[in-house]
Amino acid sequence: MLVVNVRKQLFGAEGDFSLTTDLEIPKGGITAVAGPSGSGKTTFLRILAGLTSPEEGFLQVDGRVWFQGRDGRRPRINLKPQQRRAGFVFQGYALFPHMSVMQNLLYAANDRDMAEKLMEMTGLGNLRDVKPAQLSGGQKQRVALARSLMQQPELLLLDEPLSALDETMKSVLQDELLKIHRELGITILIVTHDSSEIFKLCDRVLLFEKGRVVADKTPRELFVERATTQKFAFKGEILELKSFDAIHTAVVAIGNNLVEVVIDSHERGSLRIGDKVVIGTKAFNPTIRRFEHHDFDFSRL
Ligand SMILES: Nc1ncnc2c1ncn2[C@@H]1O[C@H](COP(=O)(O)OP(=O)(O)OP(=O)(O)O)[C@@H](O)[C@H]1O
Repeated sequence: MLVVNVRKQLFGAEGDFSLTTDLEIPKGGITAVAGPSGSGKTTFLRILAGLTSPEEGFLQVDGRVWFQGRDGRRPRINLKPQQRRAGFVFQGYALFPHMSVMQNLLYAANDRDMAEKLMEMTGLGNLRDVKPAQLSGGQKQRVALARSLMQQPELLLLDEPLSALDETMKSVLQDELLKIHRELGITILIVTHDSSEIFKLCDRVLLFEKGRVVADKTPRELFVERATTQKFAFKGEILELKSFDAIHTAVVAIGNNLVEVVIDSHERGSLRIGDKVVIGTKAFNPTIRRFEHHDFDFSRL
């Protein structure tokens, strides 16, 4: 069990705010840390890793206190990062360029058996003597992941580890992460903005806004709160409304795609160009309705 009850003052671009958490995270799960840029996600992970100190609070992992602010006669405890058994993978790979894959792993912990095991698990077996410059992005990220596991952490902290990779490589590494999680039973926290990644990997999502956790739910609860018969629903924006005889259509931009949806005369009267709408299906036909406040807005991730 992870108990994170901390506070830290942050100096944001749009003014100061405080990162405040009061969380319990059970052992062995994969938790997504999501939220808009600047909401405190990286700082939250850095506090867990011991790379940033909170002003006050309490952080305990599996019964061991990692941080405790001074409070009355209670002494301050602040374990150094190397005392915390937390592995950390940042967005950049931060590998040592002059060292081979094997040497990069051994630098973290001088344990050749563990290095072999992790290289095997992450598909790096035949790249052990290769230097980072010769590796692809996905391979570098695998090395970073394997290296973060060398000290057998209890907690693995991943800060957008897959965001720079293409969709195919991302999917392969997500599968590897699930395999590692299954085999090592480690608790993982992963910063990600990718809803499909959250669905695939995580059993829980912490949604941060301005330093606070504004939602703490399963991916299903967060994204599909509105119970409907719709098989899918995408948020879009109306670019054009067309009428030809008695047929009306709306051209809707969904990401980089344009979709033309047939609408009825009532919708033709009420919808406007620029409206935010939700495209769904009913009996296999696309349907359109105005975006409402209780729809999950994926731009908040
Ligand atoms: N040690 C610190 N002391 C005070 N303020 C900080 C500290 N570290 C970061 N901040 C500020 O806190 C805010 C949140 O930063 P953070 O990197 O945690 O956000 P984030 O949610 O990870 O953003 P992004 O998704 O863009 O990476 C930023 O405005 C940053 O400047």
